[in-house]
Amino acid sequence: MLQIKDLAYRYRDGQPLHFPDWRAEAGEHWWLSGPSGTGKTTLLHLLAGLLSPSSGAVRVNEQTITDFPSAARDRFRGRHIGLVFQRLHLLPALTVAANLELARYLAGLPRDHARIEQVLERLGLADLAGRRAHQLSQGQAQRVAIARAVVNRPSILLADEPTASLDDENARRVAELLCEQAAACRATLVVASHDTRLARWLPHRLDLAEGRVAA
Ligand SMILES: Nc1ncnc2c1ncn2[C@@H]1O[C@H](COP(=O)(O)OP(=O)(O)OP(=O)(O)O)[C@@H](O)[C@H]1O
Repeated sequence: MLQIKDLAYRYRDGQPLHFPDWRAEAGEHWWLSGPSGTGKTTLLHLLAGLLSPSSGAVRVNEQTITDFPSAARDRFRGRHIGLVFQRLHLLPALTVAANLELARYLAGLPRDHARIEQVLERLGLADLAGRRAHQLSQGQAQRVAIARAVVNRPSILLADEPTASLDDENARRVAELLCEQAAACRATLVVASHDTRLARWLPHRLDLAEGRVAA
């Protein structure tokens, strides 16, 4: 589960961003919507513990991660939260498999080749395991980013604009992969996006423009 309460964040020199109280249960698929600048990316970063709020709390699996010291929050994120960033952030000089191994290492988890092979297989990436990330097409890199986000079997899966600039066929593929992978981990999935095509796959909606939750 994922919960926010009285959450606000203020960038230096910016207006404070206030987020509506909200709770999402294990296995639910959420669409985080709202026009540009309403704070979707900021909220994902707060949920992942990459930013500390100015006030309020983020709870994940009944633990208040905003109370954790930063090293503990980093460890918690590695084990429990998968993130697909807008700019993917793969390590370009590492192979596809090494990018996934690194995600396990940073979370303090033991090596597990079988798990990495399984995830690459499921995402149609088995043939690319030894390819360096900078040699991938954009679509392949995006699937690797999803593979890296799920390799540690997260209970929360967050994705930032994963279908922006994709045609209908590729947008469908990415949406289905995210939903399938979230379901396989029984993770709460939260996808931040302007893309109305996603509504089909994401039955719950938190709209930041209106500060409201729609089932
Ligand atoms: N690093 C930063 N420093 C200062 N202000 C920032 C920073 N990042 C974002 N902001 C501001 O915070 C607000 C929310 O930004 P955020 O990127 O979270 O919105 P968003 O809804 O994800 O937008 P988009 O849909 O365009 O990606 C905006 O007004 C933005 O200008």
